[in-house]
Amino acid sequence: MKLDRESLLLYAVTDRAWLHGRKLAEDVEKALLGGATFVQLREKDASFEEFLEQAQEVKKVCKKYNVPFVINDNIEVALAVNADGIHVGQSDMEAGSVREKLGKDKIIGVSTRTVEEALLAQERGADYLGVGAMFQTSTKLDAADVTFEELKAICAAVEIPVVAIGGISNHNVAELGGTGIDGVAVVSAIFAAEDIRKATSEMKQNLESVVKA
Ligand SMILES: Cc1ncc(COP(=O)(O)OP(=O)(O)O)c(N)n1
Ligand SMILES: Cc1ncsc1CCOP(=O)(O)O
Repeated sequence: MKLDRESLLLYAVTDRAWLHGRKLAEDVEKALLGGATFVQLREKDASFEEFLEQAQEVKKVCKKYNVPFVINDNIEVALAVNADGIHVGQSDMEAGSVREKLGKDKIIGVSTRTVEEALLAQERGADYLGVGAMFQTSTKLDAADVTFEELKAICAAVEIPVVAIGGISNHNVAELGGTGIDGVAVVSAIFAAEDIRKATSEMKQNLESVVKA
């Protein structure tokens, strides 16, 4: 699947911490009904079998809504379920090696926090960049802040699309206007919400004035 820049507008990153007994695929479907345009399955503590099972279920629902589905970090799981791609961080495998393993048609996203990292990831074949944390987050405890100036500089330096991540909510998303981002990636603003569909659709509306503003 070739990456379409617009599909990064509202990027939902999963977190099973908020399920309260529901199935992840159910909550992902609510986000998709609310207008999420891209989904990443992020599992930090799952066994391979558990990760695989979640991936199969979430992939099915993403396919139903024709939304790209990528796996956080785990190439074996991405290959096993034939996901649309993978998202890797700076401490994971670099984009060039990921490309060799996944082939030219898969989407590769890379986390970057500086212009230097961003240019290198682009050169090595990344299809998009995730930049953050832009605001304080309790979802990723080891996340370090990125300034708005650095985000702007990254957007101006690369040709590939950029999504901002980290602590983004319906209350602060407007602050990202004018930075040059193509979209936002969110975990808790969607998956911790009482009404996931409503929170997603509000975020989608708020994004209209933010992206490329
Ligand atoms: C879209 C997007 N951007 C950044 C990240 C963070 O990735 P990483 O730095 O590898 O950290 P973990 O998610 O693995 O904790 C992301 N997942 N998605
Ligand atoms: C995965 C990740 N990478 C940088 S911050 C972050 C967590 C984003 O979660 P939230 O949207 O709940 O702040």
